[in-house]
Amino acid sequence: MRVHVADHPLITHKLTVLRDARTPSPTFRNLAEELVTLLAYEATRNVRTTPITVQTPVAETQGLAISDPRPLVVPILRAGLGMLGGMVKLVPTAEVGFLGMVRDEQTLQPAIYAERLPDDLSDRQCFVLDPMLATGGSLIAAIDYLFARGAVDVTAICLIGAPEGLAAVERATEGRNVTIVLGAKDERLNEVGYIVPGLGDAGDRLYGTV
Ligand SMILES: O=P(O)(O)OC[C@H]1O[C@H](OP(=O)(O)OP(=O)(O)O)[C@H](O)[C@@H]1O
Ligand SMILES: O=c1cc[nH]c(=O)[nH]1
Ligand SMILES: [Mg+2]
Repeated sequence: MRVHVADHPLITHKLTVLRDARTPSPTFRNLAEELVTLLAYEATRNVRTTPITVQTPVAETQGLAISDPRPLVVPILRAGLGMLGGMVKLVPTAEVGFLGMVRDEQTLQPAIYAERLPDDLSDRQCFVLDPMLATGGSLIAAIDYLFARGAVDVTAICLIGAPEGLAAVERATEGRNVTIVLGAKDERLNEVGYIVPGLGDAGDRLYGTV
């Protein structure tokens, strides 16, 4: 598993405002989208491309086009939906599929409650969007689901990750082509499975349901 933790002052600045408990939902939503666009730049570093030739007004030149099958972007509902706009801004031709997941706040076990994905993901590059990687249970279940459908390569973009969750994803995905791109790697999980310092419940903060 490859892990990339962003190291850029603009990303840290935006994350700092996102973490601030006083930041209201509309600002939180804008920042989440902006952060994804910045992280997507790194996450798509290995997106598959095909050489093409184009004619400029001056000369013929070589360039690249994103290959078929197109990348599949999979936001994990609910909170991952807040990242979709920022991702498709950077990769507007991507296909989008959805996975609805919720973690039981007592047992911390994830459950899938909705799914709208292509049946066959053979040979697809998938980009999973979820702001929080806490115990890693939700991301492991999402990755398992995509590989079971034939995906060959999964990159997850998360705004904040906990070391415990990263280690769990690494153990569970050994031998698979998995990359995680994080805005920040935080200190730890607390006794109820929240990331410390984190930003609280991302879904509640995005959608004002606190
Ligand atoms: O790494 P884990 O311990 O599995 O926790 C992370 C999950 O928890 C949050 O979703 P939540 O279950 O709160 O659903 P929501 O997006 O609807 O709020 C978050 O968006 C992740 O999907
Ligand atoms: O800190 C956390 C952990 C799980 N889910 C969240 O939204 N935040
Ligand atoms: Mg939530």
